[in-house]
Amino acid sequence: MEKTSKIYIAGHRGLVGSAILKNLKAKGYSNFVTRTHKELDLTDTTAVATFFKTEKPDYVFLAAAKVGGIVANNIYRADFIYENLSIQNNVIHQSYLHDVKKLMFLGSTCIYPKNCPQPMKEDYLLTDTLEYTNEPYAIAKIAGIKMCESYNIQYNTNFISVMPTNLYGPNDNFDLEKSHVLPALIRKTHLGKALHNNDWETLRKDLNKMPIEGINGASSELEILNILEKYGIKKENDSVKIEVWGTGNPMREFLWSEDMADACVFLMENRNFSDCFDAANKEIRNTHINIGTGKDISIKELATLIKLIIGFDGEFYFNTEKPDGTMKKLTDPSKLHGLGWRHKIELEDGIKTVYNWFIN
Ligand SMILES: NC(=O)C1=CN([C@@H]2O[C@H](COP(=O)(O)OP(=O)(O)OC[C@H]3O[C@@H](n4cnc5c(N)ncnc54)[C@H](OP(=O)(O)O)[C@@H]3O)[C@@H](O)[C@H]2O)C=CC1
Ligand SMILES: C[C@H]1O[C@H](OP(=O)(O)OP(=O)(O)OC[C@H]2O[C@@H](n3cnc4c(=O)[nH]c(N)nc43)[C@H](O)[C@@H]2O)[C@@H](O)[C@@H](O)C1=O
Repeated sequence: MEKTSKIYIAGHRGLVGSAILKNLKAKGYSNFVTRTHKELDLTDTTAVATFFKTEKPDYVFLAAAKVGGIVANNIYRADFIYENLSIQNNVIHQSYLHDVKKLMFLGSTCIYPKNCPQPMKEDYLLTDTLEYTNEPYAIAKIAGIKMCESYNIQYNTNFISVMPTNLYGPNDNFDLEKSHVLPALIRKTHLGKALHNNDWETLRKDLNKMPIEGINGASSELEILNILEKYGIKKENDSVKIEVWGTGNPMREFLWSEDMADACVFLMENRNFSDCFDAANKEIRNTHINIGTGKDISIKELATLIKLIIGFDGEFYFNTEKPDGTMKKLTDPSKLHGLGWRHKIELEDGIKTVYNWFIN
């Protein structure tokens, strides 16, 4: 990529897209095209075609997607498969039609089988059954990888795919129902601490600033207590208890979003689809690259770490009516390490930074 190349970042306000934009700016890139969801609905084929015809970007980071935690994926199954397939079909196909020099497709490690050997190598794709809770989302992501590979093979395009582990950082979604575990536990623990301290001002500020769907803020103490109880945050005998979904036993790997963005820019600068060609191999597949740290932690340990960082004096309880999902999904990042990139931010530092961002 030249510093003046025209770069389209789809999803530039999201967790990853915003970090990619920041990273590119810091590296001296200056020519960006961006559209919010409201300005350009990427599921609208005609609108996406017009956009590419008008803007003709040189490079594309496809970081726009319908994204959510385990429960959102499980409930809104149709939306997750329909919207993600539509977004990626439109953006990848128009990138081919308008001679985009390189595109990066962002998938997810949920593409790997539920009971995948650990750590998960790129070659384990499509070797067994997927995890049920996010099967529709995973199928869309697998289609994205195969679409990039197929266009590269048939049309000689240069579309590369990356499979990030669970991500967290500034601009994450902190919704208590639809978000991923790390932002959800940060917000719940923050609210639990405020409840423990009878800090109604902090509780009111949080619930009014980030209203929960269907609830138009909260003013009286009773209203606040009712909302908190709905999300499993309650006071019993002077002690505050916070709900953690599932058994707390699943293991998850977390990567700081700005490290993720750095890896994306690194690969966009240094990796081409042609690197995957091997004269002896007539079947080109599994050309995607895992992005992770190679380290994981149980949800129980994660909750304890967040409790220590935030300084919460209460307890967690485990609601086993909620799904655990995959019990372990640790990436094998050796392919990425072999190319010369490693993550920098460790989990404890990342949680401290994002908590600071969240309260400010
Ligand atoms: N977060 C995570 O833990 C993980 C994320 N990923 C993948 O990384 C990528 C980025 O995820 P993340 O940053 O977390 O997601 P976010 O939800 O934070 O951001 C998604 C972005 O997509 C845009 N968007 C969504 N739907 C549409 C649409 N129909 N038309 C136009 N824009 C749309 C949103 O636009 P607007 O801001 O205008 O609403 C938003 O900017 C996704 O592909 C996701 O699947 C993979 C693994 C883990
Ligand atoms: C990134 C990845 O994210 C999704 O998969 P997931 O890793 O299972 O997502 P999660 O972060 O929501 O949960 C991780 C674990 O944590 C537990 N858990 C406890 N308490 C809360 C809680 O309060 N909220 C949430 N969300 N989870 C909780 C939860 O029960 C689960 O055991 C995919 O659907 C897909 O989108 C994808 O690719």
